[in-house]
Amino acid sequence: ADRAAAHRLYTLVFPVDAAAGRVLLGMKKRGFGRGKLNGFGGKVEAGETVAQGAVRELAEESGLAARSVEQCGLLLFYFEGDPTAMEVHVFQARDYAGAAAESDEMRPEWFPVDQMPFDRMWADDRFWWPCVVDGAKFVGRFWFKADQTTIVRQSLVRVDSL
Ligand SMILES: Nc1nc(SCCc2ccccc2)c2[nH]cnc2n1
Repeated sequence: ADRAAAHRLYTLVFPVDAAAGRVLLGMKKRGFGRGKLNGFGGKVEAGETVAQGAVRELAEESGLAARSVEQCGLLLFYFEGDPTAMEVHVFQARDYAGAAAESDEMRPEWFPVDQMPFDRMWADDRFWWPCVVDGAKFVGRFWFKADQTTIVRQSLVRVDSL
């Protein structure tokens, strides 16, 4: 019998300043992913849609108020020894108000979209980030060792719709 795969929903939002060709990342100060630069996000809560969760996490973690977010990708992460996969819905936010501000969770910093600090980000990001830059929707699956660094298997496809 095939095992129903357990997974938990998360969001990941990248505020993009298209005119300047730059993206806002945050240095995670605590919790999951601490010490890595990443987009803004977290768990989707009961009673909110995934997109609402994305807007909420962006506001909480960066101070930016997104008027809209566009889903650009779906990522599934599996960690050795952990039966629950992470189902991460990736969004761009191109229409937002406010200025980036440090929060308890994140220290924000702008980077040119073609000069990403991949050595300070999650190991999978360098594989799917070009899809975000190209505006191509993608589905990526990454299997990690328990060290949360070593990728032992991966699959990445561009898709027409999510
Ligand atoms: N870029 C990236 N992000 C994540 S977790 C993003 C979602 C999240 C989850 C929990 C707290 C805040 C944000 C990753 N996991 C494994 N590879 C990864 N790559």
